[in-house]
Amino acid sequence: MSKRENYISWDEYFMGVALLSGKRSKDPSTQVGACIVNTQNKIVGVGYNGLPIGISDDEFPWQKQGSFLETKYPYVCHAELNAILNNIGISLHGCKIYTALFPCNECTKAIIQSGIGEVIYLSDKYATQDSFVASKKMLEKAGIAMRKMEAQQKHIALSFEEGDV
Ligand SMILES: Nc1ccn([C@H]2C[C@H](O)[C@@H](COP(=O)(O)O)O2)c(=O)n1
Ligand SMILES: [Zn+2]
Repeated sequence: MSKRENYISWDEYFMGVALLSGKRSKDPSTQVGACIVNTQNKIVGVGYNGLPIGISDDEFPWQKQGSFLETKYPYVCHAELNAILNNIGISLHGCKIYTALFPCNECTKAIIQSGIGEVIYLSDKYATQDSFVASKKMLEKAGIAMRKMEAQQKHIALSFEEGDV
């Protein structure tokens, strides 16, 4: 029997882990996941957008509109920052971060400070917002590579049916 040919690429694997991680998010509008990978293609951190530890998902707002303090925005910890903070306790120097959504300016500062060398994203849907324009400016100046992921396989299905393994 010869080798299976339609296995997923490293990019698809790591972005897949980021997307699966985003499935844990309680944000009703936008679920973001991130996955950090070292130079040996080992996963060293994952995260998704959610409230900080100890803050109840049910007691804080998830809305987008209204006065700032009544929206989710001041409280949610972004996927990329969570992935950095959840790392396995190593230097992230030279690592890559896979994120479903292009990083905001706050996460970008953390990405730069942690030594991550490349940002791979799927969506850049907020590209015209100031925060994301600022991110690109900083990433460019800091010499951090950015690329939009082009997946060969647009959909990957997972089954938890034991008979499917
Ligand atoms: N790169 C990003 C961008 C956004 N997020 C989080 C922050 C919010 O929970 C949500 C965006 O909400 P929306 O304004 O689309 O309703 O996604 C992130 O984790 N990483
Ligand atoms: Zn962010």
